[in-house]
Amino acid sequence: MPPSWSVTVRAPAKVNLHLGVGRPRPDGLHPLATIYQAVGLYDDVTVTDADDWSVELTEPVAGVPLDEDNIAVRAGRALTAHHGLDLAARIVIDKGIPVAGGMAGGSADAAATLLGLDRLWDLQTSDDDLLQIAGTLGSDVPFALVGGTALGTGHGQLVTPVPDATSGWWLVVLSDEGLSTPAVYRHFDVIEPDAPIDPPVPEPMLEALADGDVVAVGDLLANDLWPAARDLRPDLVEVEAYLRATTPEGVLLSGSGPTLLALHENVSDARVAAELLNQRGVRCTLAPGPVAGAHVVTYA
Ligand SMILES: C[C@](O)(CO)[C@H](O)COP(=O)(O)OP(=O)(O)OC[C@H]1O[C@@H](n2ccc(N)nc2=O)[C@H](O)[C@@H]1O
Ligand SMILES: Nc1ncnc2c1ncn2[C@@H]1O[C@H](COP(=O)(O)OP(=O)(O)OP(=O)(O)O)[C@@H](O)[C@H]1O
Repeated sequence: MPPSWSVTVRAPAKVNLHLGVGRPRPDGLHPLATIYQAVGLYDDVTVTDADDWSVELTEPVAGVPLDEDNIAVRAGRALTAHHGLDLAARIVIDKGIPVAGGMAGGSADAAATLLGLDRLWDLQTSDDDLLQIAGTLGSDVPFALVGGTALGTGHGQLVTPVPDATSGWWLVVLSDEGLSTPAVYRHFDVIEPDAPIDPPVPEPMLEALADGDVVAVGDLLANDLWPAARDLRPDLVEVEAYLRATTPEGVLLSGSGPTLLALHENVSDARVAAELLNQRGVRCTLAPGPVAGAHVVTYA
């Protein structure tokens, strides 16, 4: 293989259609019963064989580390350690997923790096091993490999695909400032001291997804971290109220926030709502869901 070969993998953002959070376990992580859906905002990650690990962005993005702290480098090191190999790569990330927005952008980069390096070096890592390595990197990373719609249990790392016959449009309202996931979970513990030990699996949401009923999905959207995120970011309340007034099928905080989403059944309604928001100076974009998980787009 010539050293200039590279592989580009595209990995999606996620939303949690349902995020049920329990009280913290002895290891500090929270048990979850969540339904992930991959949505059409993407990071593209290109990996090339190199003498040392490095990471670059195609355009500067505030808040993304460009050293060993980048989760993509951690993913590469975890994969080579798994195989007992002394290899390294140059990793170039084209970020389309908001940073620290609760849409698992870093997790997408980790998943893309695992898949890209596996293909670049023809490591033939089994799916089970890739998912296991992904789970050691972060709770949301296994889902970024799987994509579509999936039930997440454990601390979010155990993913089981579920039938989803919906095809909806998310109006994604971007925030200029991120929110720290650990800080939101810490505040959740303060305001929800009686959270369950095992949060229940949301059966009605699973039925609505299987039925392809976007209106019912919109009614059932739920996120236990929402009150904690609202406390930490009171400015979200006004945007949330405005989104509700545009009469979408439902409104949701993405994961630990601060990205807010409105679900529309029709793309034309979503476009009208996006244009109205843009006129008010609020940054937003549209994303379809569900979409595929991490996948190779280029061998060059
Ligand atoms: C909010 C969600 O995005 C919902 O899917 C995830 O739970 C967060 O997933 P993530 O960003 O991949 O999180 P990780 O990198 O695994 O953990 C970051 C930090 O979030 C908190 N954390 C995360 C997941 C979890 N089930 N319980 C937690 O308390 C912990 O403080 C942890 O140290
Ligand atoms: N490749 C990466 N892209 C973005 N952030 C990264 C990356 N690697 C490390 N980080 C660090 O991780 C933090 C969280 O980034 P990320 O964009 O994944 O947040 P998030 O979308 O809120 O995550 P989640 O939804 O999984 O909780 C960033 O503030 C940054 O310090």
